[in-house]
Amino acid sequence: MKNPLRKIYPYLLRYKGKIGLSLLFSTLSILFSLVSIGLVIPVLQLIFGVNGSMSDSIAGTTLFDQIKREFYRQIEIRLQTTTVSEALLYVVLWVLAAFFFKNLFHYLALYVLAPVRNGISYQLRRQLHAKLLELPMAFYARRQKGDIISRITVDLREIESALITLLEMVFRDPLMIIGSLAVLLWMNYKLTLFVLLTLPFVSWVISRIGRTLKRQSTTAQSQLGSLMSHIDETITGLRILKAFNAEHVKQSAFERINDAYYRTSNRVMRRFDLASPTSEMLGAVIMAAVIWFGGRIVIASDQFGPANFIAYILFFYQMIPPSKAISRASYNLRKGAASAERVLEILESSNPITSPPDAKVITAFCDCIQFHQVSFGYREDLILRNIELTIPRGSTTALVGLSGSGKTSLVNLIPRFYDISSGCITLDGRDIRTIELRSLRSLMGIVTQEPILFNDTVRNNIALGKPDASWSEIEDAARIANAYDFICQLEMGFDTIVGDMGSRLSGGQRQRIAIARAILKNPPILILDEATSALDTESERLVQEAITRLMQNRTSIIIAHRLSTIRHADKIVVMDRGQIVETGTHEQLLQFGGIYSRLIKLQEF
Ligand SMILES: Nc1ncnc2c1ncn2[C@@H]1O[C@H](COP(=O)(O)OP(=O)(O)OP(=O)(O)O)[C@@H](O)[C@H]1O
Repeated sequence: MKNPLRKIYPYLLRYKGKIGLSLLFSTLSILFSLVSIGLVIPVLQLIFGVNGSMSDSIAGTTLFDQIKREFYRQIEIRLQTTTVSEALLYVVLWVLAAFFFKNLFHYLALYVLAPVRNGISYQLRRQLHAKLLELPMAFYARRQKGDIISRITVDLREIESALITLLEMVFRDPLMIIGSLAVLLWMNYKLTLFVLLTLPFVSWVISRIGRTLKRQSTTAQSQLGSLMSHIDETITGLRILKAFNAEHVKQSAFERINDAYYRTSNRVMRRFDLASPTSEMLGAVIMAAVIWFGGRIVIASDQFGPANFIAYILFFYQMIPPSKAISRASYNLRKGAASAERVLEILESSNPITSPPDAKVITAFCDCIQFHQVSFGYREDLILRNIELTIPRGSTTALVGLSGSGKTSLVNLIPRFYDISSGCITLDGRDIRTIELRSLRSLMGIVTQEPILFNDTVRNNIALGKPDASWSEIEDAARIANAYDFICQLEMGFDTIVGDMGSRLSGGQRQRIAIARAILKNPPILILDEATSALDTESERLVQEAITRLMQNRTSIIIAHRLSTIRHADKIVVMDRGQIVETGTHEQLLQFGGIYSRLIKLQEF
């Protein structure tokens, strides 16, 4: 399978300039790093004592040789005019300067890379959030909330670190290795060729260790997702858990997931941690071989000399950290690939509920909504079968039926929260799948059973569907929804933050804000899922009054739980196991003596 990280690479393109600059700084840093070690040779030679002219011993004609010869000549001039210790000070100051520039450029390379690092997560986070808003409801039915959150947080961090590792691995580390190798070859090619022969063996060992890491890492990430979902559920349902003394049920379920995550994380971490010691050990083995092999060369020839040999070892040592980093990088990349797969699964999920290119933008609802032989299922099995229904403009249609009979599923089809399996739903004679989706939804207002409020101000919650509404429009909507008085009594009035899901408000207050929201949007079609939770009489009266006002001059589709509220509906549709079994007015259905009249009798007692 192709590495999923490949699809993330294009995100780096936006930062070409910065990456290039960072590469330039890295190159300079590497150059100074090599120079700083090269400068150690004269230090050592001064300490060991110089035999003859240092500059004359350099025979080569390359630019590198010329610079070196000139530098040695400067030392010799100082040796002739001053003491050895002053010549030493001269060299040491050069060493210090080289180290300073090495580190300065290293920091600058990281400095320009910071916005690249954070920018990748930034872009992906933005796209993921937009995608989450776009994806259809069906996408969420199959997934855990915590798992999605962990993909946006933890997995993004893994991708970020993998990509940065990649940048270092592709540019900086190889450059360091190549630079050091070039110097090593220049210093002693025989010894260096011997070192090069060992490299394929080293990379084989490293890739073997990394092989299972990606699989284990995927498991760990999805376990972390379950963990987050669990915590989310615990906090949401805390009241019930406490009331039922069921804390231990949740705790032991949590411990099971936590244990599994702990064990997988241990395995991942152990594999990951194996990278560094393995490569260090391999480095040490090669180093030992170099010392053994090279030591004999030094003994055999007096050309190479002890100072050069020590410098050779230092140059060689320079290669170990980047080689270690490369081996570590291969693990990081595997972890990153596992995370990229999880993130791409969201980004690449297709959304079947979209408008076709030639979709019609509608601005008004004139005639009726019709269901023609509509069948629907969330999966293979059908939940709704052969639905035939006409909802004329300006009418009130009530859906009744036992719990699970399919009422909510039916109304969810009108704003295309789900698409039907067969048949057709039309609005003014036009298949709703050919209508531009936003314009279709803009005709509808929805008040759900459990009002959905966001952790924002009362004002912004009301203005959700009409963000450009004026203050007076918002206040008027609140007045019509019987919400104005209680809002004014809140600590900060319309600017009060309502808490997570509106937790700082009572059930009735939440409902009235949701109604005010629908009133402000002023849609021609209203879908109302009547609240089942009982409110106290006064609150109930205020909510009911608000609903009656909301329904005025609109086409309303109500899912009714309390039959007393829908007696005056133009049409009552009785559903049973996914089918429409009776339709008519209250009086007609009572006379018919079917399910509706039985339900009425049940509610009277
Ligand atoms: N997201 C979903 N995924 C799969 N099945 C679902 C989903 N939502 C509902 N169902 C199933 O569809 C059937 C109809 O559910 P629906 O919510 O439409 O009934 P309802 O009449 O509105 O019930 P209630 O009055 O209790 O709200 C039920 O059997 C339910 O299990």
